Amino acid sequence: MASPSIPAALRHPHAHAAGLRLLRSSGDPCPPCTLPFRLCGVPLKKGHVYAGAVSATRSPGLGNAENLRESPSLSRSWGMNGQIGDDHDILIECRDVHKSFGNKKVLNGISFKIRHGEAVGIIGPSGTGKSTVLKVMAGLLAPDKGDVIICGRKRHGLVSDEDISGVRIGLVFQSAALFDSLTVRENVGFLLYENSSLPEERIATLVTETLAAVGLKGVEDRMPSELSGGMKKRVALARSIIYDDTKETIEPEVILYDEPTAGLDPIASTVVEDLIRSVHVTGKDALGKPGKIASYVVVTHQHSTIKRAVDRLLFLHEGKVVWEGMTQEFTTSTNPIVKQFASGSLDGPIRYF
Ligand SMILES: Nc1ncnc2c1ncn2[C@@H]1O[C@H](COP(=O)(O)OP(=O)(O)OP(=O)(O)O)[C@@H](O)[C@H]1O
Repeated sequence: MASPSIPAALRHPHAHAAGLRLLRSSGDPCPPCTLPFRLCGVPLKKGHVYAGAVSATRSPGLGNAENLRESPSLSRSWGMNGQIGDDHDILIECRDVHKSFGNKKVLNGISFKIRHGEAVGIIGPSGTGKSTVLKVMAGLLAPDKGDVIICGRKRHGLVSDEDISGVRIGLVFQSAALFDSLTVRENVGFLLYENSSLPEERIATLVTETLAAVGLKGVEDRMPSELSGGMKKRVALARSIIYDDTKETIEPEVILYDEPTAGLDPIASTVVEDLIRSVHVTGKDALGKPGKIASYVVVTHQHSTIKRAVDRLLFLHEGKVVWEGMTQEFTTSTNPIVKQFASGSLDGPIRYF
């Protein structure tokens, strides 16, 4: 397999400062925020969560304990359907999280837990804070107030090199957020090219295998502009699930998908929904291997995605979780907000104007 060509002369200055090999132009999206590098001003560090990839974190208890401290009140909690849940299986918890942009209050005391093995959907009216909550969970935005607790430890501020959480968190952006000036191979292998010592031939093999796992073959040398919207989403998915298979400790991984089926036709949506299921630990990928994603969270407006890709739902309204339940309970809920949303009625407590 030919190794990818990475023209060193075209390195982006920010990327160079961050030790990155692949970014080529100031128009490339900054991994943490997806703005072009020249606009964002966010210093990028290795291990930072980036579009469709994961934060490189280490096992609990290793490294700098300043960033993450034990949450003393985490001992037992109420789990799904009112059962008492052991807190040892909580991977991510948002506790009374608030976030404003200027005067606009977006998250208004949001609380929920994501447990090991869960497939959770976040739904709710437009502008209610769904994407914001994903970014807070991923550590790309810091809450103004409240706690984000990762594997029992509070995260302070943004995710960074020093973060130690014991869980890897990947965020697949709505727009797929591929680097336009990189090939598919370079996009999918981005994290490994930058953060692993794997030889390029091995990375190329992993890229090919991972692309096959999401149902794509022979596209490694294409540029993102040569792909359809559905293919871009699958490339972004591949980028989020590729990993260094020589690492001894594989932490549980949580993938956060922001509207993965938005803009896709019904059949392409089904393909992506099934892929999301298939990379979960309980499923099998397109190569028949067991999935390796411990849990995932999907923000979506699509009924098919709600029904096909997730088991439990959190309903956000005005920056709070106003209802949660299993997917099959959604259409029969008597909650007036949920009823209005499920039926698409203009009458009810949700007002757009
Ligand atoms: N970086 C930001 N700066 C300023 N305002 C922001 C920023 N990010 C989000 N907002 C605002 O916060 C509100 C919530 O945005 P968010 O994208 O989280 O909503 P959403 O529920 O995902 O919406 P949709 O379903 O339409 O995608 C919106 O009014 C949005 O304009």
